[in-house]
Amino acid sequence: MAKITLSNLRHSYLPNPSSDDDYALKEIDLDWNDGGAYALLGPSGCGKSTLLNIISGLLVPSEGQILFDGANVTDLPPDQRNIAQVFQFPVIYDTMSVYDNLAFPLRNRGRDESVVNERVMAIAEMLELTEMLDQKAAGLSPDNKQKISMGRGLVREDVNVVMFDEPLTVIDPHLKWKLRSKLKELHQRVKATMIYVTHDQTEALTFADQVVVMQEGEVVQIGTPVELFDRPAHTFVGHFIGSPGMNVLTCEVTDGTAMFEGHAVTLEGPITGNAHAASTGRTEIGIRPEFVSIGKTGLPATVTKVSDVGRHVVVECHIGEHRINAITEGAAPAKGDAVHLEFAPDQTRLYIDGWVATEPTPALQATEKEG
Ligand SMILES: Nc1ncnc2c1ncn2[C@@H]1O[C@H](COP(=O)(O)OP(=O)(O)OP(=O)(O)O)[C@@H](O)[C@H]1O
Repeated sequence: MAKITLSNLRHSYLPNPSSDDDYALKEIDLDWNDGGAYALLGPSGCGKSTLLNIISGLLVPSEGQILFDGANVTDLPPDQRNIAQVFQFPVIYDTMSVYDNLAFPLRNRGRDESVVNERVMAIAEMLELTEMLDQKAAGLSPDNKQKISMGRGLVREDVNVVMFDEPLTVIDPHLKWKLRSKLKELHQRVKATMIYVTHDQTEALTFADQVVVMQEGEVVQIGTPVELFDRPAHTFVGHFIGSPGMNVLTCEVTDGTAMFEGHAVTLEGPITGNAHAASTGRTEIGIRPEFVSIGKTGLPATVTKVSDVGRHVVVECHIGEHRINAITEGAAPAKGDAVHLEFAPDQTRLYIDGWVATEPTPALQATEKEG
């Protein structure tokens, strides 16, 4: 296994790129630590496959370098990078038995049959394939075929990284959760560096210790699932992660105070972006629905929709044109009710041009906890 470094990476599919918009990957500087479980999360078209193909060597980046344990591999072809890849669709040999499929990557490299047997049996046990080792792969269900594909990716001990590219696409919804937790367990047992590419936040948050969130060719935040939820660095992260996502409300900033629909809103702490940016940039308040409460005081709003989603109720309200979601576990109001909304101050942030621009005040956080 290896530490993988992406340094000053940029990639354009155009022959003569001129502006930032011409780049599928803008500026990427990233370290993937040895043995880490990473997810690369972002919507379709944000550049995930481009990044994966650059790491595997299928694409040479327009600018920058890829280093494996400090050694420059930018110009090495895929077969010299020692990488295992699991794709959306199972890549297996239908006419071979499950055992021979799993053994293939090891036999291909001339490993001893005793080593082959030991590794195949261990991986089959982890993936619950032991019972079907003698069967031909052809007759198996799509999820079992994809498990073989995963097994082929994991069977070698000497790969630099195992990359999963949307591996659960072909899996039935009711089996997805099972394979998701299986992969997490596998990482804990195998301890290989793994990169899991997906546009699905549940898959990313279940699998990864660190999630790399991408938008329009840029990495907007890297963090643990908890960090991404607790403190989104960008409105995109707040909106993309969470169900429903963070409320993002256009506001004005006057003399360091955020004004929303004529009301002063208490923020988590002072504005750190410079005053000029606050006066000229796009200013928005970010507050997650979990921290909006419905009470007798606060911003007057009208309830426009109430959705009982099981564990809690999502109450959609409007203040003028602004839609605000609140999550409540107690009695919910009804559609059409006039209510008041309160934002938990320690969870209310200002964003300037998309980026978080407040820093928490320790005193406020302590008061909130005591209160
Ligand atoms: N071979 C190509 N030639 C030209 N443009 C490309 C090529 N491949 C990707 N792109 C463009 O580069 C950008 C990033 O695409 P990429 O496939 O890396 O995103 P993605 O996040 O993997 O999306 P998806 O999940 O849909 O595959 C997109 O604007 C896409 O249209």
